[in-house]
Parts: sequence; C-alpha cells; structure tokens
Amino acid sequence: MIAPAESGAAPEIAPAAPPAVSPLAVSLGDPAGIGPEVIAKAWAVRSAHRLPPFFGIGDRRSLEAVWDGPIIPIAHPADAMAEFERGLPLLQVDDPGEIEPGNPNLAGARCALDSLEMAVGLARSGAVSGLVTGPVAKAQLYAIGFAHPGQTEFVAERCGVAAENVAMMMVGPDLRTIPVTIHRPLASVPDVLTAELIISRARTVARGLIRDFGIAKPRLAVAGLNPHAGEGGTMGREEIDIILPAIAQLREEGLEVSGPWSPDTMFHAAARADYDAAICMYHDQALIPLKTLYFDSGVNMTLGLPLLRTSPDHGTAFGIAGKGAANPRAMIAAIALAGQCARARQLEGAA
Ligand SMILES: NC(=O)C1=CN([C@@H]2O[C@H](COP(=O)(O)OP(=O)(O)OC[C@H]3O[C@@H](n4cnc5c(N)ncnc54)[C@H](O)[C@@H]3O)[C@@H](O)[C@H]2O)C=CC1
Ligand SMILES: NCC(=O)COP(=O)(O)O
Repeated sequence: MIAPAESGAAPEIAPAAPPAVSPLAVSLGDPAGIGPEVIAKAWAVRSAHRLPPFFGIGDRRSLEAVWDGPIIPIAHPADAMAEFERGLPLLQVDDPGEIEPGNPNLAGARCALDSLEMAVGLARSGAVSGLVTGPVAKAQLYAIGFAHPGQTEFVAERCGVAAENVAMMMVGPDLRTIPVTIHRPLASVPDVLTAELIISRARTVARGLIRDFGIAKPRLAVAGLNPHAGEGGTMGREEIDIILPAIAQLREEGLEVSGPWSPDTMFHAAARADYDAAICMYHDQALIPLKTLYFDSGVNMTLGLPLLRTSPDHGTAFGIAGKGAANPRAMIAAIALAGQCARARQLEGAA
C-alpha cells in the first residue's frame, strides 16, 4: 500500500500484510456429530468474522445432511484459496456409507480418523497453514482400535513429539487452562502425577504463550491437587512431594510461576487477572472453569507441535446433531485463532 506523500517527498511504502499463502485444513470430525454443521455455519459467516481461507476434510454427505449451502469439491489444498468465496471447499475422504446425524457408527468413526489423518499429513507437509479439528467421539474411535487417548496425542505422535511434551491449552477470552494429566480415570491421577510431567507441560505452555500469544514473560499459576492445596499436608501430600518441587525447578529456570493455589479459589475474576495460564492437575480441574465461563467460544489448542492445531472446546453433541441447533461460535473461534497464529508465524518466518 502506498501512503499519501508530502508534496515533493518520496512516497512512503507501508508494509503490507502478507497475503495468506495457504489455507487452514478443517477435519469435519465424526460425521454423525455437529462438526459438519458448525464448520458449514462458520463458512457462512466467514466475512463478518474475517476468517482466513479454510477447507473441510471429510464426507460430503455429512455436510449435505445438515446444510444446503454450496460445497466445492477440491483435489488439492491450494484450490481452496480460489474457491473459498464461492462455497465451502471440501477434500473428500473414503465413502463412509450411510450418515445419520445423531446416530454414530463405526464407519463414521473411521471416516473421522481418515479426515484427521489427512489433515495432519497436509499440515506436516506444509500444504496448509494449520489444522482445525472437528469433534470426534473418543469411545467410537477406541472401538475401531484408535490407540491414543485423544486427537492431541495422535497429532503429537504423527509429528514425532512425545505426548508429555505437548500441552492441551483451553483458551477463553480471559482464561487459559492446561490439564497436566488429560484423558485418564480420576483415580489414577495421583499415581501418574509427577514433578517431571508438570515441568514438561509448564515449559511447553511458557514457550507457546511467548510464541503464539506474544506474552514476553508468561505468568503461570499452578493449581494444587487436593482441597485447600493440601492444607499443609493434612489433606494430601502431592503439593509438598510433587507440585512444590516442580514449581521450584521451573523458577530456577527463570519462569514466573506461582502456587500451588487452592483449586477452588484460583478461577474467580480477580484471581484470573494475576496469571496468563493456569496449570491444572487433571482434566476437569482445567476444563470445568473454562467451559463454565466460555463454553460457547472456548478453543482447545495443542502447544508444543511443529504445526498449528486448534479445535472447538465442545464435543460431538450427538443429541442435537441434525437439528440445526448447534452453535458455531467455538468453531469460529478455533478457526480465527489458528488463522491469527498462522499469520503471526508467517510474519515471524519472514522477519
Ligand atoms: N474436541 C473433541 O473432539 C471433543 C470430543 N468430545 C467427545 O464428544 C462426545 C460427547 O461428549 P459430551 O461430554 O457430551 O460433550 P459435548 O460437548 O458433545 O456436549 C455437551 C452438551 O453441550 C451441548 N453442546 C455441545 N456443543 C454444542 C454447540 N456447539 N452448540 C450447542 N450445544 C452444544 C450438547 O448438546 C450437550 O448438551 C464424547 O464422545 C467425547 O469423547 C468431547 C469434548 C471434545
Ligand atoms: N475434553 C477435551 C477433549 O476431549 C479434546 O481432546 P482431543 O481430542 O483434542 O485430544
């Protein structure tokens, strides 16, 4: 863009925002869930939300079952750039057979996995600027032999990153939470919670906040595991034996880390203002506050990968699939966040 010049002065060249060079890949998730619907609805409001170009990966019929908007079959991600304004570009995966919204089956689970696999492959190859994953049903995936707890660990493995070196960060407008232990039975949490795991997640989070959120010195608040953060060892010893040593090590590395905080008092508004991310000890400790405050717009972002991956915070919602009732805001937020981070990384790479 050429800025208006003072008379006689040489025109000033303002730095132009680089055009998006590649689209985002969005896997549709379980074809019987609300993934196809929220992705189609996100495309429909692409201009109002200034969403970056994206395309779906999955089965066309899962979209047609819930949406009568334009779908443009594409053969390559690059085609999405030209077609995005005309319709929702779609890379088709193998035909999963009959799709009935709200009635999942194993063929649908295979379709969801194929879509995810293709999306990760494209992201790894650099053909897309990032990956947004639609919701999958974990039990359905396990039933077809999926050996990972969730998509987070699957993507990590495909990228050659150990599962403990990534972090699932839930992102809301003024809250970010990270579960140290993720998809495992609550009863097993004390057995697998180690200082090393807390340290590894916290390091990943700090790096991610610096890189993708522009926070120069991230403030991490670490939750306790027990009521009142153990009340000095009288209500559990994990804080003393595991969490405090982890905090001490992280501080030694120069990170700004506080805690262990009583889990019940660290999420109110004033407490949230004191940190950039809350490192939580188990799944629900991290996800309940985030989903209670921001269910409609929460994003799940995987940190520590060589590629960008986001996802809406919600699941397949089979109970409302096919009824037109699915709120697309979390999917919109997931696409928008991936787009912002992709743009920032692109600028960083160009600098
Ligand atoms: N990122 C992912 O792939 C995730 C997958 N799941 C999977 O989803 C399945 C169902 O899990 P649930 O715990 O029932 O969570 P869910 O998020 O699918 O549904 C919980 C409740 O919220 C409603 N809901 C969810 N998203 C909505 C939306 N966009 N608009 C309006 N209402 C919405 C549902 O109708 C339901 O009442 C499970 O099999 C689980 O494994 C759950 C969370 C994340
Ligand atoms: N509860 C969060 C969730 O299920 C998302 O997991 P993932 O499939 O993104 O690993």
